[in-house]
Amino acid sequence: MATTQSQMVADAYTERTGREIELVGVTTFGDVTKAHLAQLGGTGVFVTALRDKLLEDEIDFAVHSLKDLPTKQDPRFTLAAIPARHDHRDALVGPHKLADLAPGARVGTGSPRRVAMLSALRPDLEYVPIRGNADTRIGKVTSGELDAVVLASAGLTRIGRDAEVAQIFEVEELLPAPGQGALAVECRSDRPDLISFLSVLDDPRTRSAVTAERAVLAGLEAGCAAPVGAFAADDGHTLNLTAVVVALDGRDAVRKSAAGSPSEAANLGRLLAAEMIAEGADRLMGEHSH
Ligand SMILES: NCc1[nH]cc(CCC(=O)O)c1CC(=O)O
Repeated sequence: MATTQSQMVADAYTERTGREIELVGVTTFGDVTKAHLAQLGGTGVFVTALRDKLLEDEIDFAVHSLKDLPTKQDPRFTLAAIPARHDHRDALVGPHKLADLAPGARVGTGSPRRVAMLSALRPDLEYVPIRGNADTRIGKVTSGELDAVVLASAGLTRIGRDAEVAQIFEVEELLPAPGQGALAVECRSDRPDLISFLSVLDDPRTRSAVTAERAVLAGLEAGCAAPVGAFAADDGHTLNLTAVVVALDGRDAVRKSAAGSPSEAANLGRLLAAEMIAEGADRLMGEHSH
């Protein structure tokens, strides 16, 4: 997935600038650890190794999945481009749709957000924590160990496994993780030449949308392991944002929407987070908040 998405950015860059790019593969802690990401929290397990390579000057820029990027800013790095987002939604992989799974069916996902929201839809299913790359996860369905797994639709498309998708969840059913489906092109802040070159890849509407989504996460002081969903869309005039915090058992939730100017994306997200906290979002996040 990482190679494909980096190649996509490299191709777009070459097409726009005529400059060739050499891909450098970097294995991150998130790729190799067997620990559950929910326990590791928002420590940037997919990000740190790439940032180290930037600091060592071994690479000029890095391509991340935006949703893996911690919301805490590091002044040494600049998000030089956020390309146009791919599908933001979550997908169910397996032979049946969620409504058609038998009671007690085993659904694999390591994400507290997905467990919480799926539990609201189907409290009678068993949610099984899993890890490993997408192919490994889908393999557990093929082998019969699980009845279905939930993965980001964008990632499935990147690895060419769309055909096994039974259902794509609309945001009304399952609100995606902040930044899901978007990529982040990051370089060192002391490279203004590169920042300016990379800016051709930036999609302003995606940038304002994910800025608002990430501001919700930051405002809630929540990490990627918190049961928080957020999705925003910028139509060029108005930014519409919806966010939710769900109790892990799916029985309680604080869900709110707001609209504002795309130029005020960060404020919109922060304000929505403050309203959600006032309505008890903190209490729902419990021990998963950080
Ligand atoms: N946490 C791992 C991760 N980071 C980004 C994606 C998918 C691609 C994306 O959201 O851009 C995934 C896998 C998944 O959630 O299915």
